[in-house]
Amino acid sequence: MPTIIHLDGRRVQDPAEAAAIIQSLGLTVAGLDLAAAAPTELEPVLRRQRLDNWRAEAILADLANALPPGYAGRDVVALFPDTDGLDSILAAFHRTHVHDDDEIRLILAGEGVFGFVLPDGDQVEITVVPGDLVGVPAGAEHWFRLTESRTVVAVRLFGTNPDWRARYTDTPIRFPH
Ligand SMILES: CSCCC(=O)/C(O)=C/O
Repeated sequence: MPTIIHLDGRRVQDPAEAAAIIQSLGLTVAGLDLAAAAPTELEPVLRRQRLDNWRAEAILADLANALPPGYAGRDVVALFPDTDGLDSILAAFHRTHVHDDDEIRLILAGEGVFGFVLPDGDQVEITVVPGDLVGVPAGAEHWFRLTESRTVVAVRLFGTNPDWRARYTDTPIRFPH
């Protein structure tokens, strides 16, 4: 179960509370055994902190049996401290937005934080680490940010769109960061 943090910094410890939050957001949260499904192509990406297109394809092929079927688009996003344009990429993620598609994220390396606006207007942040698979339903208002390591490698599946598309809602993010 990924770590869920409330606006006041309280970490959700009670599995029933975590399950209620996840259910209210319509999220799918699962843990994948990356050691079993591990992409053989990931190590050079981490070492060189760079992802080539052909290697992204190899990673996706490696994981083919572990990924849910029925998604039209997919990619591998790899962000490292030296990634070209990292700050503008992160600025696009760190604004409240929705997607018109159901989308899946599988974290392969590094870590990140998804923030969500709950139906009652409250907000939570959920830290995701390697092996975490998160399904974000169409219309769920959220944002994404990196942690101090500024590193994440993740597979993204898009329901009907070929690539990442966001509609910004710009609800103010109330977390102090
Ligand atoms: C870890 S995936 C990168 C962020 C992303 O794809 C997304 O949809 C943010 O809202």
